[in-house]
Amino acid sequence: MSLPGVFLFSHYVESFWSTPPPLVDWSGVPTLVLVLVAVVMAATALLARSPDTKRPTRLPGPPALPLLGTRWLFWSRYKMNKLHEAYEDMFRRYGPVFAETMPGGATVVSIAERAALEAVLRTPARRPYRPPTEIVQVYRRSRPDRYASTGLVNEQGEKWFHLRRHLTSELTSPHTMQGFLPELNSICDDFLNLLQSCRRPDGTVYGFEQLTNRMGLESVCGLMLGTRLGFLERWMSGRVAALASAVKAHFRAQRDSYYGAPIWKFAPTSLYKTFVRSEETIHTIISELMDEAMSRTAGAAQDDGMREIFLNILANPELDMRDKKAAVIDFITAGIETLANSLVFLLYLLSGRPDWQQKIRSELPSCGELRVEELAAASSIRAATNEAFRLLPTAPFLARLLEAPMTIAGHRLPTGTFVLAHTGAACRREENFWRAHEYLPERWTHVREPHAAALVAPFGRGRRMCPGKRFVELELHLILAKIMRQWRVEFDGELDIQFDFLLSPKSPVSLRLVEW
Ligand code: HEM
Repeated sequence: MSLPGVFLFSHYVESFWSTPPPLVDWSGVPTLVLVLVAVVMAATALLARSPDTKRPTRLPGPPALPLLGTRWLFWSRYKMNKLHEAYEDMFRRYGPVFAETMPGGATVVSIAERAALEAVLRTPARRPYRPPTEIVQVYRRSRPDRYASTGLVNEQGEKWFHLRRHLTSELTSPHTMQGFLPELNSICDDFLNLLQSCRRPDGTVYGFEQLTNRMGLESVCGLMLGTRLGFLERWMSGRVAALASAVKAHFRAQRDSYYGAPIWKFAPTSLYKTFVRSEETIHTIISELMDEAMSRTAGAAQDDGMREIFLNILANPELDMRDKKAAVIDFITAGIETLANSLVFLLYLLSGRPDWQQKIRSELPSCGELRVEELAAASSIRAATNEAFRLLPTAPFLARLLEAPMTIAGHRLPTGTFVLAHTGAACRREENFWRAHEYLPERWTHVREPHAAALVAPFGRGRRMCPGKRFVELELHLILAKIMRQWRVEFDGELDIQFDFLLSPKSPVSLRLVEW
């Protein structure tokens, strides 16, 4: 209650009991006054409340059921592995800004409108709050023997800032990437050899996505652990296969824990057990790989560009050993599928543009190691990858909690509102891009309006942006260049895409690599 409210109320009560009985019957008046005072007090209290606690003004959105909120939609009308289509449908039904209700009653606001997205993503937060994945948080907090925190991806505030500062500076530095380029060239060559050995006589490669996954594993582990691990050898070891399938299960369990019934929060359901198994498999295998990498590093020269990141993380006295291990795990799990899916999407989209493939080839030297300057000079490569990220990003939306109240599309959203910024959906809207649904790399070399380039955010925005961006761009450009020098890519029909917490190609994917 506000101070004037308390004062008024106590003054009234005191005078009511101390005054003698009136000559006239005023008996109805005290009640009336009491009601009026109560109204004034309630209004004063409401106005005095901090704006942070106000709920968003009523936004359009699907109808919410008691206890279940709007989650029932994902168990009836929509399929969980087609969530991207579910959101497209909801944007059609409710417009570019709508609200869902979580089972606990909290509101999640989805945005695909340009001005609103730009406002949310431009906010210059020092410690941006990205809602953590609860199942990871719950599990890691239950294992203090293994985890000192919930890790860089899920941590918040000062703890996140500390991890980010000590874990990512090497990864984001152009110098580190320059040093890693010779090794990356050799990893890409091994990937091409693997593709060659898996090609049928007509050029078809079955299960292409599994090979890109192995490429993701080899390059991200190489980058993080500073050593080659043999994921690109023709016959994959059991350990490699186990790690790859644990990473897939890990993402799927996160998706199901978020969009499915939240029973795992109250009992160890099979979903929770699957998640724990995948986390433990990943932890065990990566711990072994780290130990092997450490013993190899101990006997080797220390000036190799490839070992820089790993050694610096290991040597950092500011970090708990458990955080170092969790960081390597998080980097590897965050990097493998994202990279592999992006490569499949890129080649699939390019298969519809043989002319652009020819253009890429014409901009490259015909043989030899590729240097950064040669890649930078091939503008068609950058255009092809930018356009693939615009049309088919593996991370189609970004999650944030608003750090200040914001008015979006005429609706006031209070601090703390959970927002899903659907950059992927916004990039496919005609008001934001010319012929928005088509794969047109030329839009990046000769701009045609509308062209809302700022909406293309495959690696996120602001201080929580993906620290792997520089590495991924270098790697995708390099692989694409090497593939285009050797083959043209063909694909029959349409790629089936599903939502595994990331957009992923439905396996198995077959495409043809045909000699020029
Ligand atoms: C095509 C590949 C990749 C894509 C599309 C991608 C995309 C993303 C996105 C969208 C985010 C969230 C950013 C935000 O909230 O603003 C993110 C975060 C992150 N990514 Fe990536 N990523 C990729 C590869 C990688 C690689 C290779 C690594 C590690 C070597 C990595 C490590 C991380 C980490 C640690 C975070 C959490 C950062 C933080 O919260 O501070 N990612 N990534």
